[in-house]
Amino acid sequence: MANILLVEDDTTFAAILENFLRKKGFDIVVKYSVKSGIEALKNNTFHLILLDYRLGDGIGLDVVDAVRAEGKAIPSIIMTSFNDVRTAVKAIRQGVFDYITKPVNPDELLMVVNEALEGKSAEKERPASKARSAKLDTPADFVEGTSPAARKLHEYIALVAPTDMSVLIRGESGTGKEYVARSIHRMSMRADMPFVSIDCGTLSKELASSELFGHIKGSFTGALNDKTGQFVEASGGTLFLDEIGNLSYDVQVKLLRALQEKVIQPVGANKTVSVDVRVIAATNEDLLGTGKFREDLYHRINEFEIIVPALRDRRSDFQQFADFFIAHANEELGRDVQALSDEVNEIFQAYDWPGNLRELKNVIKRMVLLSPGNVAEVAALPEEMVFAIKNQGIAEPEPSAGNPDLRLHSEAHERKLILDVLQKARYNKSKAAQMLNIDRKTLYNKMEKYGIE
Ligand SMILES: Nc1ncnc2c1ncn2[C@@H]1O[C@H](COP(=O)(O)OP(=O)(O)OP(=O)(O)O)[C@@H](O)[C@H]1O
Repeated sequence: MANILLVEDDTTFAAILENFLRKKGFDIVVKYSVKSGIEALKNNTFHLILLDYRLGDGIGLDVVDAVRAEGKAIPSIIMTSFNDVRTAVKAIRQGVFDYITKPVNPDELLMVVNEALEGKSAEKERPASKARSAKLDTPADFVEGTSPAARKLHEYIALVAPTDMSVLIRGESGTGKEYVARSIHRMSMRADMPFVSIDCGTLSKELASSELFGHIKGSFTGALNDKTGQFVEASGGTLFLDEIGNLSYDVQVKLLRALQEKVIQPVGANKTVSVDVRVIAATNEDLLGTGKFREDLYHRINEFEIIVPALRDRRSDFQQFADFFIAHANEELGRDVQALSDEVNEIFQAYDWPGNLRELKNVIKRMVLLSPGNVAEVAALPEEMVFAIKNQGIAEPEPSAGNPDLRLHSEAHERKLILDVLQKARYNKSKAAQMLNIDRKTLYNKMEKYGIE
């Protein structure tokens, strides 16, 4: 039976989750702070960690870091408020399995927990799986898009793929950088050789060298056997280094040597090994701007640069992506959602999708899971997303500073305050009224007056 560590500082919510998961047959250990969560890790074996994003003495990611520092690999799920989605999406790059937004929907939680335990990461069901393309009645493998940005992207992919150049793929989190790397590999002369993907964000400092270049038995504590590194695993093929900015300085030096001289030296070995590997790297930061990335390595990696557009910059591809993710979610969850309601479409259009394709995929999967019928309604969207969008579009124009009308100024201020408090109260109107020190009826009247939905 799977053993889950839950770290959540809201005791009531923690008790509800504990109860729910126990009923579903899981063993749960509940901790209320980062410190006690890390402590619990030392004395127990967990199969999964469920973390609140904001905790009293830190953030959930601190626990993830501690797990990694111990060289353990336990999948973790972050529970976050909708306002932290941007950060949560980033967290995935730091080794978090998935995130779900609060208020947590039990069915969604169960789905993500089971996926994490099965090791079935969204990231593992890669678009280009050959088995899928063989079946005619299954949804397409990926979306290419027809927007000008998509056309340019695919033009560049086709251009660089057959060469042996190193490629640096840049783009915001979740835009499909790994998909681009796989496309390049698939269209290259190395297509029949391995494609090995490493997320440098999840490598611990101590183990990164051995992971990439291998090690010799006994070269450090814990090196019980010889280990083949990923460079050798990728021989003849392509090595994809995601989030390359996370590699430490000394690993960068070794990587530069591997690229320049085409040799690697396993940790503890006194001989070098020749390697024939094409390296494709990805990042969502300005590598040179961080001051932590070697310039010589940067230029070596960046023989060709591809920038993957953000979802908001390829709006005309949006519908295709939405249809694609709906079809996949239907297939996976046994649902039959055929369309999104007009209201959902409007919200999707107004939203800026900071987590890009990954966020769209997650939001759609949640909607499909929660939609019993053919049309996905707004009720299946995260409440705070609906709230944020509905109220951003109808913001009352702030009276200009030169306008002395005191009533207009105080109304604009009041409206903003109500919106902020509603958001803080996670949309719970009784709680918001309490925080504002007015009764519910007055709050409703004011919401109506200011067009807050
Ligand atoms: N062209 C595409 N068609 C369909 N799905 C896609 C496409 N590109 C990416 N995806 C899906 O979007 C999600 C994010 O893609 P991917 O992991 O490649 O992004 P990324 O930019 O590498 O993210 P990160 O910056 O977090 O590493 C994945 O679930 C992937 O399957």
